[in-house]
Amino acid sequence: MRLGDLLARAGLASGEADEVAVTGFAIDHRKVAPGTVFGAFAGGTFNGEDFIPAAIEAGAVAVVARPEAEFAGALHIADAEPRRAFARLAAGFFAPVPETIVAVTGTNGKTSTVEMTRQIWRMAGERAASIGTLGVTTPDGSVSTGLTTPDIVTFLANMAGLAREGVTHVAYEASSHGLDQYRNEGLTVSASAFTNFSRDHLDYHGTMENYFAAKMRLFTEVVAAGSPAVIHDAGDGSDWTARAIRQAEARGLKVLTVGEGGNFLRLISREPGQLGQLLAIEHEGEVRKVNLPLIGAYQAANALVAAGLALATGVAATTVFDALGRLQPVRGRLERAAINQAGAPAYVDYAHTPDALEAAIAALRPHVGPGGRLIAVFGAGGDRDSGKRTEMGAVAARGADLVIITDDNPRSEDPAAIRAAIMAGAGSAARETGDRRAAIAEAVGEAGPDDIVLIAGKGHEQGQIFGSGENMRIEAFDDVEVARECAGGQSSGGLG
Ligand SMILES: CC(=O)N[C@H]1[C@@H](OP(=O)(O)OP(=O)(O)OC[C@H]2O[C@@H](n3ccc(=O)[nH]c3=O)[C@H](O)[C@@H]2O)O[C@H](CO)[C@@H](O)[C@@H]1O[C@H](C)C(=O)N[C@@H](C)C(=O)N[C@H](CCC(=O)O)C(=O)O
Ligand SMILES: Nc1ncnc2c1ncn2[C@@H]1O[C@H](COP(=O)(O)OP(=O)(O)OP(=O)(O)O)[C@@H](O)[C@H]1O
Ligand SMILES: N[C@H](CCC[C@H](N)C(=O)O)C(=O)O
Ligand SMILES: [Mg+2]
Repeated sequence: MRLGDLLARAGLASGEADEVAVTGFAIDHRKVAPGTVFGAFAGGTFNGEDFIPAAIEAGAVAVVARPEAEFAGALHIADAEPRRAFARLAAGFFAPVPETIVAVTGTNGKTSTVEMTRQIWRMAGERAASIGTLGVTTPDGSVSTGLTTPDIVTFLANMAGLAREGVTHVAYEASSHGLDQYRNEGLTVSASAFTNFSRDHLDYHGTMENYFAAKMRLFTEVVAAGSPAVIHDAGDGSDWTARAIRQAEARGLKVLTVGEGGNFLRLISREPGQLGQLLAIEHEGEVRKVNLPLIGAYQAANALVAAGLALATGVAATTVFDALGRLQPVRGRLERAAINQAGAPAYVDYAHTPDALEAAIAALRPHVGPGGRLIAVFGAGGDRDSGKRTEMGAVAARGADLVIITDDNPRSEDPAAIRAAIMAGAGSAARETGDRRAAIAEAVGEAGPDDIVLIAGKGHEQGQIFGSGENMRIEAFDDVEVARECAGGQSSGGLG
């Protein structure tokens, strides 16, 4: 492919680049081959500009870098925001891509929503895929990528690969890190969604304002002009929701609100049942009843956002509402992992923020038997937003009857210090058992017939991470498997 054509397509100045042949794109100098365009970005650990000479040595024909960067031997594609310029340029190379691509952002519920959107499309007969924390899920299976939003080259290559496999519809998860680092854009995003906004990732963004601004890039820059934006409105007067709506409107997007406060899909009522919930939803003046086979207000919220995206991308209303009644559980999200000898169920959930923990506890509360207890086991990740720990402790102490604080990916931090921060919020009634297996054994072991156990924080994760950098080690650990072992090897045998 000619560099001049790629530059013209991306709206970047071309000049002497016209005839240069491009064979690929890389942001890591170790992946540069002859004919590659190298993206040199300043990161949290390294400055990519330091690797420009090595990239040119390896055959880079052009380098996207800040105007200040100085080097010789390859074309300098200068841009004050090199990550964005690189994304636009690379997007021309990785083509074609699936024709319907939608993106989901928000603090909690992204993974669930992209997965549900994929399921609805599939039930509507489309070849659909999702990309996010659970990896890339296609009609043929699932492959893990490690990060929620992979780097831009992987992201675009995945999209082109999916198109080659015949996938026409993709829902992807746009994390705030990904948005801030221009890790997933450049291609046409024909609809988007915003689930909710609450505290997380302040280690990276510093302030809630910066964190929100990163999320809003989805609406203000990433999506196609005039495209539909599905926004969850819980009807609680949230200022963040109102601001998201204003930002989407200011860009000229077609705002579709869903939820208790929604006007596109209005949740009129929600009646929790044993294994699911009955929803009454108003759409275009008509009230539809849906038996959603998933528990918890938060799963209903995500299902509505997914339904909004499916409708916004042309699926017929009858098909969408029918599909909601047949949604499969999302891995590690209120997954019923086991039932102990006394008959108490243990649920595994990925709640790792104060708001999510509150939502997971609220989801299970109606299922606690009379006089029974909700027993919550959780920790908080090391090298991540430390301020959320005390808040998580407080939320659990308020909502659960027994709180057991344990470890969750301590990474480079002292696990005891992380637990102490959670304990500070949870109060003296909470217990502390560092070893996660022992903590789960304790909870599952003492749960009585009317109790419910919530094991939060790791969801689908398959390992416990200790240390960082060269000293990082991952020990195999699966909350679902451990809960089953502690319950005496019995699986739940039912819906989650
Ligand atoms: C804080 C963060 O998001 N870091 C990510 C980011 O790193 P960075 O840009 O700071 O990169 P860096 O390591 O400082 O290097 C700078 C540049 O030099 C290049 N380099 C570096 C070394 C070298 O030898 N040669 C070389 O060319 C790098 O490719 C990079 O372009 O870009 C890298 C490449 O895309 C990511 O691997 C890395 O994720 C790290 C591992 C990470 O843990 N990220 C987490 C926090 C994250 O992104 N999480 C969110 C989930 C959020 C959620 O779901 O709630 C996610 O989207 O996954
Ligand atoms: N709509 C929601 N409102 C509140 N909490 C939610 C909502 N959806 C999910 N959660 C909580 O957040 C957890 C993670 O859900 P999910 O994986 O779908 O979110 P995510 O946004 O992809 O998270 P991450 O940022 O880690 O990728 C769930 O297990 C649940 O506890
Ligand atoms: N994507 C989230 C996952 C957190 C899950 C929790 N188990 C942890 O390790 O903190 C993050 O990187 O903050
Ligand atoms: Mg996710």
